[in-house]
Amino acid sequence: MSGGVPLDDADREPWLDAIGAWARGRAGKGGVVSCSALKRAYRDRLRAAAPGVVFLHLTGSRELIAARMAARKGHFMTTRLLDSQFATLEPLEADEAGVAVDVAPAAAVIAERAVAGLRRL
Ligand SMILES: Nc1ncnc2c1ncn2[C@@H]1O[C@H](COP(=O)(O)OP(=O)(O)OP(=O)(O)O)[C@@H](O)[C@H]1O
Ligand SMILES: O=C(O)[C@H](O)[C@@H](O)[C@H](O)[C@H](O)CO
Repeated sequence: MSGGVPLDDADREPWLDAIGAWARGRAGKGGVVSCSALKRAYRDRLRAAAPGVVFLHLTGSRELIAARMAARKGHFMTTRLLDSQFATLEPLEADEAGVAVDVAPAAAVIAERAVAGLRRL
């Protein structure tokens, strides 16, 4: 990724399985993990490992996310990869337990909306 080459399904598998195993171990205890889980199939894989898992999709426009990425220092991911990330993204579908929250407002507002949305599930 630091060289501008996007990951593929095979690259992501071990990462998704590590997250799925962790989430399974948290059953009944709770926990939060961040993961791009861009495709429906990736989320299916996570749900298969950890059936109670719910998703919080942080949504934003390409322009806003590109501007924030460009402003951060020392991160491995270049903004060159953003188009492939959006091309790969499959948003949450109606039958998936989860909520989408816009990342444009201040972090405290995002957190408030996330908590409210997750409580309603
Ligand atoms: N609500 C916000 N308002 C303003 N700036 C924000 C907000 N959320 C994040 N940022 C800024 O956007 C940039 C990217 O955010 P952050 O690194 O948290 O994203 P991320 O998705 O966790 O990144 P990655 O997973 O690629 O490491 C950072 O510079 C961060 O300070
Ligand atoms: O599956 C992927 O392509 C990666 O996980 C990316 O989504 C980034 O690593 C993530 O955005 C954090 O920078």
